[in-house]
Amino acid sequence: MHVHVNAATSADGKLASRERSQLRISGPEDFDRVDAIRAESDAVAVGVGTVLADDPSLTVKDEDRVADREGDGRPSHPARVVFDSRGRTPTDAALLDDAATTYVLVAEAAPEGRREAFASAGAEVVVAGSDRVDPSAGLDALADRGIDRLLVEGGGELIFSLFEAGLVDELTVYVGATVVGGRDAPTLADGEGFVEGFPELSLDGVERLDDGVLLRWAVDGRPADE
Ligand SMILES: NC(=O)C1=CN([C@@H]2O[C@H](COP(=O)(O)OP(=O)(O)OC[C@H]3O[C@@H](n4cnc5c(N)ncnc54)[C@H](O)[C@@H]3O)[C@@H](O)[C@H]2O)C=CC1
Ligand SMILES: Nc1nc(O)c(N)c(N[C@@H]2O[C@H](COP(=O)(O)O)[C@@H](O)[C@H]2O)n1
Repeated sequence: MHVHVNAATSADGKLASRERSQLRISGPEDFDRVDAIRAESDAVAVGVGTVLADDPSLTVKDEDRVADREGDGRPSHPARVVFDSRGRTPTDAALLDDAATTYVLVAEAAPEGRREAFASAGAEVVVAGSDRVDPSAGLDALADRGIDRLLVEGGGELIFSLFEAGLVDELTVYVGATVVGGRDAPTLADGEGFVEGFPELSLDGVERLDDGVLLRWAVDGRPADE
């Protein structure tokens, strides 16, 4: 599986303000670029923190791209994936609608009632890990379901955890022309943070988009994309 992490940060590396409500850092050119990556992906993943903050739909917005997918015999939209150890996704969350398949990755610790609620809402519940969703087991389960290209949009807890598990192949970061600040504001990679064994990146491209800059990185030591 090819794992592509994409997110937008402020010039000081924040994904959102300390209030964690959705912040539009990208401009129209960058949102269109992300829409194109979604259209090429088999699934789009977020952590439950992002679901609670943003209530995203994670669908492809451009109708021509949707039509192209359908013409290729693919589902209209990529599948949605939520990393949700304890089953905190609200059952009226936008990504539980019937626009696309949704996988809710939970840990064994997730209450049975929550798992049943997701199944009733039409999602497929996948148990991966005991106390917290185990990223490797979760991605293996997605690969078993035919997911070869996974786009991860955030947030910072999930992104760190995927880097920590050595699962990220490609990183694109749009750095927008704003400063957010705040020690409690989420950053691109939160979690415990590294003190050694820092992932090393190779710069693949730099591009001006809107009033910001897009940085493309390959993650060293990962197999070449097939
Ligand atoms: N600017 C951007 O491009 C984006 C910004 N955001 C922002 O990020 C913020 C949310 O980020 P976070 O609070 O970091 O939440 P997050 O979206 O990374 O979710 C973290 C939660 O996911 C669950 N989880 C399950 N398995 C996990 C695992 N293996 N590793 C990590 N988490 C796991 C845990 O309950 C954890 O609390 C929001 O403010 C949102 O608006 C989110 C996506 C993109
Ligand atoms: N690329 C990008 N730039 C920003 O400025 C953003 N705020 C985000 N947020 C991500 O997009 C999701 C919303 O998706 P829908 O429009 O609901 O399909 C949001 O949850 C973040 O993952 N991304």
